[in-house]
Amino acid sequence: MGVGKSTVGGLLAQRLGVAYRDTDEDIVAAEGRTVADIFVEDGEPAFRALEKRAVQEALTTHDGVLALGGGAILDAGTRALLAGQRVVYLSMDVEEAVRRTGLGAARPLLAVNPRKQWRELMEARRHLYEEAATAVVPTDGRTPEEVTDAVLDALELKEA
Ligand SMILES: Nc1ncnc2c1ncn2[C@@H]1O[C@H](COP(=O)(O)OP(=O)(O)O)[C@@H](O)[C@H]1O
Ligand SMILES: O=C(O)C1=C[C@@H](OP(=O)(O)O)[C@@H](O)[C@H](O)C1
Ligand SMILES: [Mg+2]
Repeated sequence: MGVGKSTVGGLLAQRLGVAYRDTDEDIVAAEGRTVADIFVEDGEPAFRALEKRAVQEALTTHDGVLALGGGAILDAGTRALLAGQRVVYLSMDVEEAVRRTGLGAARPLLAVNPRKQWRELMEARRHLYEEAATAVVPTDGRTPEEVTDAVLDALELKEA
């Protein structure tokens, strides 16, 4: 969460000359509610089910860069959908995470004690990110443009 998937995803798509989509945006558009409202009204399992559907839909109808939400990896069905795709894991340390996400309410899972919550989420998720990734790109101390360069390098892709 907050590592720059949406920001770098958009830049990467521009650099490659392909389309960009973000499953959080697809879910919000389809539901007509914010991510935070879906979490509060329906709960996290319901959000994960919507997210799995959004990933499946995007992988079948969209050809380009797709940014996922940070928790998508928790769903076994979503993980299965990612097998065979190029998957980039953008990493950062906790202090960088707190700087990037701030204390806003947009990310409900970090709303209370973000530093502790982020550490716990990463302990539960890190191995899943590492398993799914075909490339790992550290983002600490790098601008979004520099991260995008590093992703292009890691995937051995050339600009359009
Ligand atoms: N490399 C970076 N350096 C500094 N700030 C960044 C970087 N990448 C993204 N940000 C900022 O961090 C915040 C979270 O970025 P976002 O792309 O929404 O992350 P994610 O989609 O992974 O949650 C935004 O305010 C964004 O401008
Ligand atoms: O990590 C998570 O569980 C979440 C990450 C968010 O997306 P970003 O990773 O783009 O912030 C969003 O899907 C939701 O708030 C839950
Ligand atoms: Mg995002």
